[in-house]
Amino acid sequence: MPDSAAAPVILGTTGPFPHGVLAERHPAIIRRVRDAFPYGPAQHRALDTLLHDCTEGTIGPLPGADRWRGWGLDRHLGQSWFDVPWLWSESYFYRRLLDAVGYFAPGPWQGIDPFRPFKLAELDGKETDEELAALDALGDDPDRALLHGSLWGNRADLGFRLSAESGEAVSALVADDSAGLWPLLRGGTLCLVADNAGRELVPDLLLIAHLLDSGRVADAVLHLKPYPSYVSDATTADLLDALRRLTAAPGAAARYGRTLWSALSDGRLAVRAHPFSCAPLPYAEAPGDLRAEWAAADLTLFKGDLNYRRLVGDRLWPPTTPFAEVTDWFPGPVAALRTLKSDVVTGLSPDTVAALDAAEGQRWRTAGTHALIQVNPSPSASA
Ligand SMILES: O=P(O)(O)OC[C@H]1O[C@](O)(CO)[C@@H](O)[C@@H]1O
Repeated sequence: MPDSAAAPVILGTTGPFPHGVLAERHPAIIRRVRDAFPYGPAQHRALDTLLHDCTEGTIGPLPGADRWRGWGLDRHLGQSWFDVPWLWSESYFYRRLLDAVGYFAPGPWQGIDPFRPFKLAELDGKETDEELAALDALGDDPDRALLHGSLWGNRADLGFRLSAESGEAVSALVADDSAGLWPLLRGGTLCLVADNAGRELVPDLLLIAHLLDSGRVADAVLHLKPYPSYVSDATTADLLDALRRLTAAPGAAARYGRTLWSALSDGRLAVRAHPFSCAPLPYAEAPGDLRAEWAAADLTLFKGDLNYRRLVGDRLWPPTTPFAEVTDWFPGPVAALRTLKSDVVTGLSPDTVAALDAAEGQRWRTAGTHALIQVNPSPSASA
């Protein structure tokens, strides 16, 4: 394993990016959620409290969320949100937001996703129509087209857009191990750990449908979140919305939709919503049942920035730290498809890092304009 002492865990105070997410993006998300529903006075008061706590307050209890006590809550109680691991603080913010709007409490707002209006607006948008229409002319390399569709779908991150930081030109991949990915898909099981709903989940589903149809995989397991988080993270309700969108579309999109529908019905596509998927912790701390699921797959594919942070550890790794080293703990072949939206990155060549730094300073790490495909076909823990 690499020397993690040389790579400090990212805190809210580590640099301008994590600090800005806690100090500016989270308050902006509270404002947007508040405006999106006719919440009652109790919810407005709870959102006021959250707004204060997340910028100036300390970490407080989460009544009824016993799992969080084992996930670090007992240790962090009373600390500033900025002084604990950034991954922990961000995840805690989304859990607190759900509490504030009554998502978990018995009553009329129970189970109402506060991010649903944003997710649906995106799913129903004309960009989605255009992306689905493009399926009718995929060209002579559908493997590559659908892999890249899934990769760049990760740009569609409502957390980013709600705080209006997107809109940059897209440039090339900073790492591309895709040649090592296809040999792992030899008719076995794919585990896909999804990230965002809407315009990311749709191309993820298209990729799964294509892999099932072409026989590259016999079956697939799709990991979703058990409750809404990080604004656009995909839940089972979002999967159903995406499937409805596909099956109602014209042309090839509907065919992919039918493949997915029947694969769900006959068990070739299974869906999971494991509690640890919303944990504020790196995946190296995952419980045994989740590890066993990954170990049983021929390839586990992690989508998106947050999953990348949790896979490699949310640390300021030197960017040339080999991806194979930081994923050596993983119990099976593993890959990451991600656009870069936070400071964490590994597996880059020294030349790539030097060129990016010279051209952009540190912005390439967080702007969502660069992407990577990384593969570790044989971590030691998979032996
Ligand atoms: O949707 P993605 O690709 O996981 O990106 C979400 C990213 O946005 C943030 O919430 C803010 O940058 C990160 O914490 C997270 O890694």
